[in-house]
This record gives sequence, structure tokens and C-alpha cells, in this order.
Amino acid sequence: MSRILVKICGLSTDETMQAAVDAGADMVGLVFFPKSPRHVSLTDACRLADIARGQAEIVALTVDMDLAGLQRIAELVRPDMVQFHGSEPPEACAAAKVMLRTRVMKAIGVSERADLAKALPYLQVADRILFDAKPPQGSDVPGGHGVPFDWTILKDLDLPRPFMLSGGLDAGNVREAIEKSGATAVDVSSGVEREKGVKDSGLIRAFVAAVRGAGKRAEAVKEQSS
Ligand SMILES: O=C(O)c1ccccc1NCC(=O)[C@H](O)[C@H](O)COP(=O)(O)O
Repeated sequence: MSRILVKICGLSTDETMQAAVDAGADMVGLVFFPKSPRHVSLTDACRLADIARGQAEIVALTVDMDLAGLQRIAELVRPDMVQFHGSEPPEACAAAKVMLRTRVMKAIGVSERADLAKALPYLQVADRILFDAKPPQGSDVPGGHGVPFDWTILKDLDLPRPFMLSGGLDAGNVREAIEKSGATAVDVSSGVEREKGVKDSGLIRAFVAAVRGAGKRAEAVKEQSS
């Protein structure tokens, strides 16, 4: 198994952004969605992105944002990737990708196996698919709820694009999630927070260490069985 990618999402302070970078996170997410407790202003996002630039991929998370808003983020924050976490159709993702000249990740809300097929229309445009737990009913924030889904439905999924797993992960369950899903990339937000929207540097370090440990264990198991 190659190295498992880790994304820490919803960072909003310099200290926790630095902690994520120092811990070896591969991707760091900035949330541009005012209803989220992790929302960052453009000014803060520029400063936070500069902490990570060149060391971790900067992911700008947006929800059904118009092209003008996306363009402002692209120009000022200069993300490596835009994460579409709303109900953006594939054509909108494609148009944004061309205009912004960034890589694109499309989030698909999952609660059962049948939901996985919703990724299919995005395979031509998305560089990566994020399978995230569906939000609780009635919520107007489509992610970051700390809720898991049945990881086993991803096992042996044959997609022509890489995927990332998220939803309710933390340092205590991420190894099991990786083993059960076969995911080679994981994303966390609530699981590295001491309270809703407040990231914790120690929890970030523990999460990244748990993922690295899971990767090494998978390698060892593979070697033993070959
Ligand atoms: O995190 C948010 O507040 C958020 C708001 C609006 C859309 C998406 C959002 N988060 C998406 C993510 O990529 C989270 O990391 C993912 O949902 C996992 O969250 P969690 O279950 O809390 O680890």
C-alpha cells in the first residue's frame, strides 16, 4: 500500500495550521461557507494558506459558490485544489476547473451503497472523489458533523479516480476505517477538535500519527502474506 494521504479540514488558526503542517498532513482544508463554525474570511485564509504553501496542498472548500466567488478565492488564496461540497453539477465543476486552473475534488454524501453511484457523473472532471457521511436531516451545513457511515461499502470499489474517506474519523477509529474501506486517503475535521469548530494541535498530531501507523501496519500485513 502506498502512503496514506491525510487531509485536515476546517483549519482556522495559525497555531493549528502550523501543527497540521508540522505533523505531516498532506492536505489542509479552508472552509469558505459562512454557516460553518470553521468558516474563514479571505484575509485569514490568505495568511493561513501561506503557512502551508509548499508543504501541504491547500484545499479551498466551497458550497454552491458562484464563479465570481471562486475566482476571488483562486486569485487571493491560490489553493492547489477546490473542494465542491454542495450540489454543484458536473458541468459547473468542469467550468470552474478550467477557469480557476486548479485541481478539483467533488464530495459525495453517503449513507448507503447506492449513494456511491452518485460519483459516476463526476469522474470525467474530478481529480479526486471525497466520500463523506451525509449530514443529519435538517442540517443546512453539508459536512463536518463527525458522523461516520458504513466503511465496508467502499471495500474493493473500482473507480478510475482516487477517492478519499471522511465522516466521523478520529485517532481512535481511523485504522479500522482504513482497513474496512481500503481507503488510501482520509479526511478529518470534528475528530481533531476539542469543541465544535475549535481545532486542537495535540489531536491533529495524534490523528496523523494514527494514519501513519495504520499505513505501516498494512505494509507489514502485506509483506507477511506474500
Ligand atoms: O467542516 C465544515 O464545517 C463543512 C461545512 C460545509 C461543507 C463541508 C464541511 N466540511 C467538509 C469536510 O471536508 C469535512 O472534513 C468532512 O465532512 C468530515 O467532517 P467530520 O465528520 O467532522 O470529520
